[in-house]
Amino acid sequence: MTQPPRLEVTHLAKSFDRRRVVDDVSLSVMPGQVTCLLGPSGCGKSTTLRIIAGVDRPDAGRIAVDGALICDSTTSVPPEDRSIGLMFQDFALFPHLSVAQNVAFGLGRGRDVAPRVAEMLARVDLPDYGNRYPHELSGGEQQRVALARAIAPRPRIMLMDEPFSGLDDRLRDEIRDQTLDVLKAEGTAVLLVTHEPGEAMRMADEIALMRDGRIVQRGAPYNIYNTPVDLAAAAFFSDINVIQGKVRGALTDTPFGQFLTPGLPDGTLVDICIRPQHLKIDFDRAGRGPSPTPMEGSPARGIVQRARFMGSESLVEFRMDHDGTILTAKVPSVFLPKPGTPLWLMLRRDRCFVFPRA
Ligand SMILES: Nc1ncnc2c1ncn2[C@@H]1O[C@H](COP(=O)(O)OP(=O)(O)OP(=O)(O)O)[C@@H](O)[C@H]1O
Repeated sequence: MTQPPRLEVTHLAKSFDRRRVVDDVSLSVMPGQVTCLLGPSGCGKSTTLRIIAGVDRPDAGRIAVDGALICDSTTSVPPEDRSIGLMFQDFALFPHLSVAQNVAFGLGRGRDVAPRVAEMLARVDLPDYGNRYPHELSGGEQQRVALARAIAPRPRIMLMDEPFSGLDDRLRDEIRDQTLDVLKAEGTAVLLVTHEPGEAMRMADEIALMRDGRIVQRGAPYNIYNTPVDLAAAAFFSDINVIQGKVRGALTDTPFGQFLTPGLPDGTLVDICIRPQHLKIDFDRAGRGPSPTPMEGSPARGIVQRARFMGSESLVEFRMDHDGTILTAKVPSVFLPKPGTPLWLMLRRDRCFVFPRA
């Protein structure tokens, strides 16, 4: 028999003041897997998490843990009996309790408490910190103690709401990686809420992209990045260039050549989208560009408006001759042509997304 998901949420809905903030949300997380609920501020991520934690009741939907129902229209297992750990941005350790007492907080009493506390502190690389107090710790250390405290009772599921946003950039990456290692080693299923695509790409086995209360796409980070469902999904992960065209006979004409657009009726407006790193730049040869290729179509000319060095790459902005629109190319290393320089752009066709205009 196949194993049921550790966490399974189906058709969850919740309204506040008759406004749907969670709208038919379904998702599942397997043991040891991290799913990131990713979306802009206000799209309903935290409300979804609160319903799963049992703090809020849904208007509709069903939640099961390891196949056992914990919440539907008639059932609601109390939060403390759901085997769910929580970690939020304001992870507030108890200031009057030592580190060891903080970690022991959810463990009750018994002979196995002290060894479990020691095991957890070792796991977060703070083996000798048991007798210290929270005010004696750095932000990163406090976060690691909070992680140890949250997973000490062996929750089957961990819900995390922007848990790293209070940390500075460098520390954040380190703590993220360590947190992942610990959660994977414990086999905990993790649902992590974030509005940062980079965090989701770094941490998730699966991303559930949320917008206006709905999950608009679910998949592995690679798939979500490379096969977005629409322009907004593509643009959530990076700047995006949009080239407009119109369908004629299953083809869309653009200054970069024709694109196949089967199934779309004549006259449909189409957005051809491409990330800045997938534009190719070539030199002007006395007013002519490079020859067209099957992989990159035809070149189109633009005039450099601005070029900026970003550290590991350069960003170059072009005003295109054909319609005056601005396209941005990202080039590895240093490439800083002067404003006013004519250059030719080509599109890596395998990296273009084609969407009918919404
Ligand atoms: N208790 C409440 N009463 C009324 N409206 C609420 C309540 N809780 C949340 N909302 C509204 O529901 C919407 C979704 O809020 P939620 O906190 O779930 O979004 P979010 O995606 O987590 O955003 P953020 O990242 O900013 O926290 C928001 O418009 C918010 O104002």
